[in-house]
Amino acid sequence: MKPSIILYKTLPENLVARLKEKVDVIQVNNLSPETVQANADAFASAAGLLGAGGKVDGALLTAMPALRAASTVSVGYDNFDVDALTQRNVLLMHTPTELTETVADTLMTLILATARRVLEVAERVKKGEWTSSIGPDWYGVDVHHKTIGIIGMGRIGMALAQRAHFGFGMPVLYNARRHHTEAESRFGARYCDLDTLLSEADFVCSILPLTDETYHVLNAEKLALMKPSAILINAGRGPVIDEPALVDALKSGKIHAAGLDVFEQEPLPVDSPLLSLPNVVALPHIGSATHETRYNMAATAVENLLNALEGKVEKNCVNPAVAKQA
Ligand SMILES: NC(=O)C1=CN([C@@H]2O[C@H](COP(=O)(O)OP(=O)(O)OC[C@H]3O[C@@H](n4cnc5c(N)ncnc54)[C@H](O)[C@@H]3O)[C@@H](O)[C@H]2O)C=CC1
Ligand SMILES: O=C(O)C(=O)CO
Repeated sequence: MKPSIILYKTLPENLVARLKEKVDVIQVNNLSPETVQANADAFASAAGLLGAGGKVDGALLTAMPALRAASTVSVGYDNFDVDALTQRNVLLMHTPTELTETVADTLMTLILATARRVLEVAERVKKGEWTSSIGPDWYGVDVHHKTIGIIGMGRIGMALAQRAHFGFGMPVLYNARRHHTEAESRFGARYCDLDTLLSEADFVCSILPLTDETYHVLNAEKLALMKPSAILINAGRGPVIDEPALVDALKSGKIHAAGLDVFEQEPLPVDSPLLSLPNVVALPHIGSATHETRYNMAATAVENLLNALEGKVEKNCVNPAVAKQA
C-alpha cells in the first residue's frame, strides 16, 4: 500500500501526477483546525505534508501521529515549530536554492521603485497631471553609487549585493550572524554592527529570516539611527520590523521612504496606515512570485517530500539530525 500525504496547496497537474506515482494524495484547502477536524482520519494516517503558508505546530502534529516528513514550498520556515518536528522525528524540507535570484530582483525593484517614486509619478501621468515639463516635485533620488546596507547576508543577500555592486556601483555594508569572506572579496562588502549599518546606509535592506532574535529587531530606537534621507526595504519577514514604529518614522520624516514586500499581518489589512503614505511601496509578498520560480519551487518541494519519505535527504533538509537517527 502506498503511503498517503496531505497536500494543502494547489500544484500544477503534472506535479500532482508525479506525487501520485509514489503516494496517495489527499488535497485540502488549508491547515486550519476546521479542515483538520473535517479530514481527521486522513490527517491521522498521513506520512507526508506538502504546501506553503500554514502553521505547523504541536497541535497539528498531535493530529498527525503517522507524519514522517513535511515539505514547504518556500525557503522560510518560521511557520513551523522545528523543535516539535524534530522531537517527533519528522523531517522538514524546504526550497533554499530556486528562488534566490528572483527575490533579489524583487529587492532591486523595491529599491528602484521607492527611490524614483515610480508608483506615484505613474499614477500622476494616468490622472492627466503631466501637462508640461516636469519639475522637482516629480524627482526622485539616485540609486547608483549610493551605499546599500544588507541585513542578512545569506543566499538572497549575496544575490542582492551582486546586483548592487556590479550593476549600480554601490558600496555594500552588511550585517549577519557571521563574517562573509566571499561577500567581502567579491563585492568589497564591509561587515558592520547593526547600528553602524543603519546610520551609514542610504538603502537599508532587510532579508532576515524571522526568529526569536530577529522579531522587531528594527524597532523605533533602531529606525531612529537611520538618516532622514535613507530608504528602508524589507523582503524578509514582516515582524522583523515594528510596523507602528515604521509608520511613525515615515510620517514624521525620520526616514525618507519604505519598500515592503512583507508585513506583520498578511494579507495587509486595507486600513493599514502604511497604505495611506505616499512614500510607501507595498507589494503583496511577491518576492519569489514569477511563473518560472514558483514552478521550480513546487517541483523541488515535491521531490523533497518523495526523497524524505524514502529516507534520502542529502539536501534541502532543515533538521537533518532526524534523518541520521532513522
Ligand atoms: N519576500 C519573499 O517572498 C521571500 C522572503 N524570504 C525570506 O528571506 C529569508 C532569507 O532567505 P535566504 O537568504 O535564502 O536565507 P539564508 O539562511 O541564506 O540567509 C539568512 C541570513 O540572515 C542572517 N541572520 C539570521 N539571523 C540573524 C540575526 N539575528 N542577525 C543578523 N543576521 C542574521 C544569517 O546570518 C544569514 O546571513 C528567508 O528566511 C525568508 O524569511 C525568502 C524568500 C522569498
Ligand atoms: O520562500 C519564502 O520564504 C517566501 O517567503 C515565499 O517565496
